[in-house]
Amino acid sequence: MHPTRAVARALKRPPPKSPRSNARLSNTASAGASVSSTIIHNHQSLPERPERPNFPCVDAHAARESKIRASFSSSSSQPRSSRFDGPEPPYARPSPQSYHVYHHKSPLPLTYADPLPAFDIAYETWGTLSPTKDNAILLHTGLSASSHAASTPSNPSEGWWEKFIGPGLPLDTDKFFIICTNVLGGCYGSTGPSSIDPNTNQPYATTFPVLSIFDMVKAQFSLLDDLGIEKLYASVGCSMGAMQSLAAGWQFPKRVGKVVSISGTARSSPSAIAMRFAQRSVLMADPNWNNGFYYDGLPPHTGMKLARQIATITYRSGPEWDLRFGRKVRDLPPPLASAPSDPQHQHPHHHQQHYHQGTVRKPALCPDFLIETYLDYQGEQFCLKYDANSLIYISKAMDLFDMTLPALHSINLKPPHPSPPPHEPHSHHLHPHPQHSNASRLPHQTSHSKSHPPPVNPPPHLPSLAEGLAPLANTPTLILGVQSDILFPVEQQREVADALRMAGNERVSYYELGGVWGHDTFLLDVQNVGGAIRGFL
Ligand SMILES: CC(=O)SCCNC(=O)CCNC(=O)[C@H](O)C(C)(C)COP(=O)(O)OP(=O)(O)OC[C@H]1O[C@@H](n2cnc3c(N)ncnc32)[C@H](O)[C@@H]1OP(=O)(O)O
Repeated sequence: MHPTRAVARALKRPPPKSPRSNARLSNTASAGASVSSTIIHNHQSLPERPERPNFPCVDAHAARESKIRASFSSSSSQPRSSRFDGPEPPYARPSPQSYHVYHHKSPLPLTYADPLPAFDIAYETWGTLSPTKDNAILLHTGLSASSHAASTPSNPSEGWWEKFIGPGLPLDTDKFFIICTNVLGGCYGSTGPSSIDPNTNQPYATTFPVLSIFDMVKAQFSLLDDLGIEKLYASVGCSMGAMQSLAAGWQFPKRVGKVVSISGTARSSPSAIAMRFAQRSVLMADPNWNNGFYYDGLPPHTGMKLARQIATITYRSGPEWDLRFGRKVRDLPPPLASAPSDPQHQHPHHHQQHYHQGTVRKPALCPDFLIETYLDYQGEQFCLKYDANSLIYISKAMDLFDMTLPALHSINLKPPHPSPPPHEPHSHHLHPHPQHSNASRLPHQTSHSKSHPPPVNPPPHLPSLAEGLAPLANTPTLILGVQSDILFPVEQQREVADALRMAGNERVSYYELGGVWGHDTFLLDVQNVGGAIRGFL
């Protein structure tokens, strides 16, 4: 590019037209001075530039940044732990009083790193442990949830599975003793990157070891040991919790009576890894992330907000957003005087049509469509509630999860022997047969257990997944998926069910739900998800 043009472009000015000035500029020795004089000359001849536009979303973000900075610096005299000991979701507001903490004093061997010298696991319980301790259900959370799955006397705020846990509910506290933990690596009371490393008395930050799903489960079983629970009635989990649930049944086949895996997988897919990678990338590109060492300053809230926006896209579905938001935009001006009684104007699409015909609604570059304001809001809500490093570590653990036999061998995991086959028919009074349960009458159910057709085009890894899942061959297992889930699609649910059957498991219950809620169906569809669980348990 001609040097004059380059400089002019950099200064956002048109290049000089005078051949004389071009000639002068070709003399490199005097180029700098000549460029300035030429530009000053051109500037004087140009009309005033219009004022730069304002962007309310950018201003709001800057204002929020200053507010967060002020709140963090005003609390800088407090010990770090009281400023950032797990940002709190509004539904949980955890505090050391509202959950129990199990402290494990001896080292925990890890899959990818040296043992963790000691660790804490935060947990909450619902229901009563039977005298024989045979009615415990371990509930595993999704990526970012706390142990607060349902309200408790010490924390009456709603939990993330409030409608699933309680007397007569799918996880029936009249029968079962439910235990939910904050996962190892998390930030709601369990040891994670924001916890203090006893060796340095500083937060671990990114010196925290990379974790596997298997490590998380091992930590949970240390808690069970401490509670004297030898065998779980069931291991139940959704999303990442479903991975843990399978891993629990796999690692401890004799200690897990039944496995429930909802919207999970036994082998993270490249597309799910891609979506999580994009989240980690925006997070790690936030200068406040500072290689993970941000606990003394401002957390990477912008990266967290953007990561949550991406995550939210994977948690719901396009069809839901079509129904929920359509192409509606926010802050529609009031209907025109000539049209208030026109019923068409009560519908947002018709508003748009109207403005195309009359006054054109000025599009905004800031969030304008309701789907944009929704994502913006979701990101905003989340960005200070969860520790960024926890998100990175746990999301990585999900990527690494692969129960095909070669992958298990590659991390030196030897499949244990399956539990002995259960007696038929089931004798326990808590075991209604799935086919006679509520779940078998679910409106969206498309396939079930033995009626599930064999795969037409099985994925090439299916045989090695079946070999890997062999320890679960005798464990009754419920696999439930949702057709609109783009994060853990139904193909993955089918492959887990198929692999378990190939491994010889004759007690696989399989449900596939319709509906538009995507991956978050497990949080929203109490009737169908809850019905399937109730029937299976
Ligand atoms: C990968 C894993 O392992 S697990 C991943 C699991 N998924 C998640 O973590 C997502 C968690 N999702 C949630 O917590 C949701 O709030 C749910 C599922 C509990 C409830 O979902 P919904 O009832 O559909 O509510 P949703 O959160 O989508 O929207 C409601 C909120 O958005 C706001 N909102 C809705 N539409 C808009 C919009 N167009 N613009 C701005 N805000 C909006 C509402 O005002 C409401 O705000 P409030 O929560 O402050 O009252």
